[in-house]
Amino acid sequence: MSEQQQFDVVVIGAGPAGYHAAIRAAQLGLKTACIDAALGKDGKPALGGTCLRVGCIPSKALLDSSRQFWNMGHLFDQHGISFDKPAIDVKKMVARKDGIVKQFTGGIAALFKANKVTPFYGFGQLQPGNVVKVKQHDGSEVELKAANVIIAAGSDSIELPFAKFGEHIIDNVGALDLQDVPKRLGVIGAGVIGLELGSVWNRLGSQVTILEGLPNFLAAADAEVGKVAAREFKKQGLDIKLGCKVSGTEVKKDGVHVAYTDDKGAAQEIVVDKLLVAVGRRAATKGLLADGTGVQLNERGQVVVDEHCHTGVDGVWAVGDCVRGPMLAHKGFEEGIAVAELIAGLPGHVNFDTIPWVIYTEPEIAWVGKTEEQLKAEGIPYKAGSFPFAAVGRAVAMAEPAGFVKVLAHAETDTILGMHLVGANVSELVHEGVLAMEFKGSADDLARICHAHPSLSEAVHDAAMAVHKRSIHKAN
Ligand SMILES: Cc1cc2nc3c(=O)[nH]c(=O)nc-3n(C[C@H](O)[C@H](O)[C@H](O)COP(=O)(O)OP(=O)(O)OC[C@H]3O[C@@H](n4cnc5c(N)ncnc54)[C@H](O)[C@@H]3O)c2cc1C
Ligand SMILES: NC(=O)c1ccc[n+]([C@@H]2O[C@H](COP(=O)([O-])OP(=O)(O)OC[C@H]3O[C@@H](n4cnc5c(N)ncnc54)[C@H](O)[C@@H]3O)[C@@H](O)[C@H]2O)c1
Repeated sequence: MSEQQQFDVVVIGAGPAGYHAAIRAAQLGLKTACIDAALGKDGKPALGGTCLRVGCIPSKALLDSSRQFWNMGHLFDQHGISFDKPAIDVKKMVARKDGIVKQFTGGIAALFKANKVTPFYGFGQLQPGNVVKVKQHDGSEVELKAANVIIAAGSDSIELPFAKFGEHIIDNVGALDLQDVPKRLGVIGAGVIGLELGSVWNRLGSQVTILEGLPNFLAAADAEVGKVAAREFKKQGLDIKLGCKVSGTEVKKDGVHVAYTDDKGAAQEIVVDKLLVAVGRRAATKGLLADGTGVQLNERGQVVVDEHCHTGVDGVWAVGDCVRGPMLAHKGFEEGIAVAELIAGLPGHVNFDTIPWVIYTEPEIAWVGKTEEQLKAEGIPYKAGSFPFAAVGRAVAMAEPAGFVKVLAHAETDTILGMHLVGANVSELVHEGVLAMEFKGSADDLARICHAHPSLSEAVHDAAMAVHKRSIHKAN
């Protein structure tokens, strides 16, 4: 019989959703524990989940390193800067990324300490009656009982049956840890991971081929944004093949042979040194629930919850990647906080209509709200105003004129329904749209707000003005 400890709240998983839930619950005076099974590269427990260990943060570190390298070869000359041939020390670049990961995963441990969240390191399984059994890394077991359990188990990469992960066929974990630039990199899936990590290695000199199953590029994004992004990626040398059905892989002496049928139905093959499989992620709920908990999983393995992240079982909640909705760290942040506040009797709430999306490629892609295609399909009358960065002084001064901002507003009420951006630093600019939509702002409101000159945000301003055909810096 293992020892039992009592808490007000027990959180399973210390990724973005779980650590936000745990810290907020503790801030609200609830005695809180948080369990995480993950180990870092050094074999020691590492908090922070996919995001901090092998996701958002390490990918952005490598995106930034590779961007600096790419700019040396492709942008500096325009500024009149010359130097001997640029060189990259991949091991040093990856070590810098590892240092950042260590700093941030260690930061969560420090935040737990400061907020009096008790960490448990091991695998947690929910038992009936709001008890969580933890199999700790040293082999010992402990039982935690709580009035409220928050499941925040996150997600894992999907493995294709004909492309088993190994030394040459890798997922995000492997692609963030390559010690040399592969001469040829194949990617299955032109989604967010495929584009971001494909960009990293392309910028460093890999010949990158991306095989995408769907006939449309970036089907979730606004079609115009997808078109501009595809054009820019092509210029950078990313070879994106759409409408491909990959049927098999074989690791041979000369590389990984990837067999696929192209968009015309013809059998094709590519041979690559590494193959990154990035075809989506699935909820990490295997082994999470003992028999008889009453918590339901759907056909995709996600924990079934209502709009308040409640599972329907008294005192059991679930948040983040392991439930419905976009698999984004900030969506998990908001759900974690909302659930902690609901448990404490406060009005916790997440607005799913204003969750921003960002793809950290070059140019960056970002959006919030509905696309033109969605508005048309839903029969919602709208007006669109757009403005190109090529007409924004700051973007041209930075030598980054690609892309545009588009504002979509209701044709009758003028309420902003969506904002779509592709260009430099749009990961920051999209928040003008988020804020305006949260406050139920109109295109006219945005058009009447003073924006600093010269700044990239002027594209947002002019796009809002263009909704009513009164853009100053372009013909309406
Ligand atoms: C390469 C990559 C780049 C990404 N970049 C971005 C980005 O730029 N922006 C963005 O918003 N999102 C990004 N994401 C997605 C983001 O990482 C996830 O949406 C986010 O991490 C989900 O948070 P979570 O807390 O739900 O789950 P996770 O981060 O997956 O954390 C879950 C944690 O729970 C632990 N766990 C699971 N089951 C148990 C158990 N039974 N017992 C104990 N512990 C358990 C796991 O070990 C893990 O540490 C990226 C993902 C990847 C793979
Ligand atoms: N910047 C960010 O916010 C960020 C970055 C990385 C990851 N993420 C999150 O991680 C999740 C997973 O990323 P991802 O890129 O693996 O998934 P994704 O859903 O973004 O993209 C997967 C792509 O693979 C394609 N695909 C699926 N099966 C295929 C097959 N058999 N053959 C060819 N193509 C196939 C899909 O059509 C899709 O385009 C994302 O949905 C996102 O939520 C976010």
